[in-house]
Amino acid sequence: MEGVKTKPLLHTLRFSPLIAPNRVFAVVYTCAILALLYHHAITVFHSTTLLSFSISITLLISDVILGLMWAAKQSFRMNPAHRQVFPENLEKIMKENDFQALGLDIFICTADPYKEPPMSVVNTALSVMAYDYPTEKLSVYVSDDGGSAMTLFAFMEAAKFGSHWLPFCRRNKLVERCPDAYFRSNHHQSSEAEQIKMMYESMKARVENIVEKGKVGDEYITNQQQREAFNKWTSQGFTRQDHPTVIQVLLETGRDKDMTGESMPNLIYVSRHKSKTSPHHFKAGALNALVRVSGIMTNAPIILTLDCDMYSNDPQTPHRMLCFFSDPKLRPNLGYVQFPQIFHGLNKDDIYACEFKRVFQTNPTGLDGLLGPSHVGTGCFFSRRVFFGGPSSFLAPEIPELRPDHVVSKPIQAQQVLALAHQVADCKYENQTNWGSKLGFRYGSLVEDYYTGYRLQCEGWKSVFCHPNRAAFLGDVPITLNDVLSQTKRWCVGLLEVSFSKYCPLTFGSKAMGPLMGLCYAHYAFWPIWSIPITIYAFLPQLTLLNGISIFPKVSDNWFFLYIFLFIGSYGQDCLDCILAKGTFQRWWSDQRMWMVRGVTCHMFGLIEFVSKYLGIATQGFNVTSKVVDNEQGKRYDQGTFEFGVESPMFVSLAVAAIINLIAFVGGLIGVLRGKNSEGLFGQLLISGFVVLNCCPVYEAMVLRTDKGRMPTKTTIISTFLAWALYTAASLILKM
Ligand SMILES: O=c1ccn([C@@H]2O[C@H](COP(=O)(O)OP(=O)(O)O[C@H]3O[C@H](CO)[C@@H](O)[C@H](O)[C@H]3O)[C@@H](O)[C@H]2O)c(=O)[nH]1
Ligand SMILES: [Mn+2]
Repeated sequence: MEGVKTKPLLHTLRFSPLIAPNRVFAVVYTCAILALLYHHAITVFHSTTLLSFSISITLLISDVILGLMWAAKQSFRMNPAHRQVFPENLEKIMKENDFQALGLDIFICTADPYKEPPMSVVNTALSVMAYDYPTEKLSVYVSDDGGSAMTLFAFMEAAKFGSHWLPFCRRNKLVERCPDAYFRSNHHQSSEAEQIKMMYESMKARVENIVEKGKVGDEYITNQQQREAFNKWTSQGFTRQDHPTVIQVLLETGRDKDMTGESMPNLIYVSRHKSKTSPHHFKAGALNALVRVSGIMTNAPIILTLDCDMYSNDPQTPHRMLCFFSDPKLRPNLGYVQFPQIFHGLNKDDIYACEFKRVFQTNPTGLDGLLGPSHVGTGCFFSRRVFFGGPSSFLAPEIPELRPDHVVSKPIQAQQVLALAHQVADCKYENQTNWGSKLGFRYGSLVEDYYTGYRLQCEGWKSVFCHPNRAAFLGDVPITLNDVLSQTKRWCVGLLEVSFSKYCPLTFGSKAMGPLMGLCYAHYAFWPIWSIPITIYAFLPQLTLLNGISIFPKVSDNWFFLYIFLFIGSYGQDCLDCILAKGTFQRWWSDQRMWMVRGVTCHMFGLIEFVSKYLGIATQGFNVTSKVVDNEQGKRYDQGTFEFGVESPMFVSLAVAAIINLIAFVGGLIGVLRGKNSEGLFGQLLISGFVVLNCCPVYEAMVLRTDKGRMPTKTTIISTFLAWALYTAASLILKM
């Protein structure tokens, strides 16, 4: 092949060496599950009393669910693949094809200035405005669903600070371009850095000051333009749920220059029109408004979506994304490039298992070997074209200006452009259009990210997972147990909305994408039903143990070993996966603990809330996760102490399970020591002991702790009473 110039490599795909062992293990383990189900079926068949029949059937149901969930999970393990990118080769190709022409529109969503401090949103925006990317091609759109003048004020400040920050980053070739992260991690600074830091601190002080006061005081308004902008808030009964569109161009590329005379990127604040009488569809609605507003103003072919807390940790990220989008072989069907969600500030053992390594880092490699990863809401580069029908079935929007191939010829502040942008941000604009059903982000689920990615893949769009060594983005995690559980509960409701719609992944998904992809998506969609077996295993073996009823095979029985194999096989594989993904044993332990905790709390409550929503009894909104760190809570979190503190029904169910298990374990142990049917009850004793071990932080929070994060006394009393009632009721039934 001498003489033939080979094109420089942009990306590679390597299949994992684990594929073969994974498949072999899957076969062996499947046989074991089938054997167990056979054993259950026999027991059900041979049961002589109503009681033993009910117990056997309950165990059968829970093991069928566990088995199905396990099976669905295996589809992630069938074909995992890892990608590598070579952005350094991009330069060579860029000259040839002029990829400079590729504009990038970045969307940052925020929804509440008190739960999402404006300074943190500003940091996220500055980190991406400072991307190593031609500034004239870069536009940052901030969607403010909180409709807050304070957020707008923060961005006016950010626009000014940015004109110092961007050249500073470039000149010093910084990797850390989120100001807050930079100032936190760099201690030896030049005088230039000191100066910039002072500017940053003074901006921060002003912004935090107005947030504390709750409004933008007159003393902060410096010119007529600003006054006009803030007048919108004071004039017509402006509230968060009811207000006209506010679009404020804070920086315009070409017109606004930084301190060195280079152009600044576009920076545009958007708070879409809201009215109490029109549904706004939460984040999906906000993103669709941005897709349209940005379409009118800049219409870049690539869109990056970010949550307000996910700042950029690597200025080279757009280059990595371009390695895929500039590949002519991939491009026509490539819908999006998903980066993992990675978090900063996790405590050492990640006690709430918020890292979700499996969901954000391991499973996507499994999907990448199939048709591509699911969408996780943030850190995702979309081709704008995906919002307008499948790769080979273009669906035109209602006005030509919104077409993805429309060329914007007017400046973004032109009267006509602004007027149209306001029009498409109107809360009634979507009436009688395809937005939310066939165009843009899809409505109908509280996990709009998962649902939208799923529907796009069903339409035929492919996706790729890009997981560089240095995290591309870093985000916040909730630091109190209540926040963690509420967040998961919202996800559960959203996932069930997909499971029980006509787009159920098992049927619709499998048909559109094949059985493996369908199963992967179904594994998520049915996530909350894990609560059924977990709740059964949290109570049934324990309550029967307390009443001396044996429900598992005797230790000397061969079937007992099947149980041991199933337990060790599943837990062992899970632990191994975690360690192979550069995790630690302690983090895996937290993860399996939270799996149980979620099972008896948010998964169960999510299931209940979904049913009540389905029946029309209640509706659930998008409860935004707090990103504020209270000092004391932060300290306890860093020490790895569980934060209860508030009263929540979810804590009650958790505490009841903890109490029942403790009593069962102690009672059972005494019984066994006295030699009462020890062989037959050993399995139950093991389970209670395992749960008790996991529940240590709960007991501690109920009795030993005195700090503000302890279990509220009222919750402890109610739970103790409920545990007693449950025990009494169970004893009555079991002894009948
Ligand atoms: O009405 C709303 C509600 C939320 N948001 C924004 O949505 C983002 C995610 O909200 P958050 O409270 O942080 O939710 P999480 O559960 O932490 O987010 C995960 O789950 C969401 C789906 O439930 C996805 O949208 C996110 O991308 C994903 O990170 C934030 O930037 C919010 O500002 C809005 O713009 N409008
Ligand atoms: Mn979040």
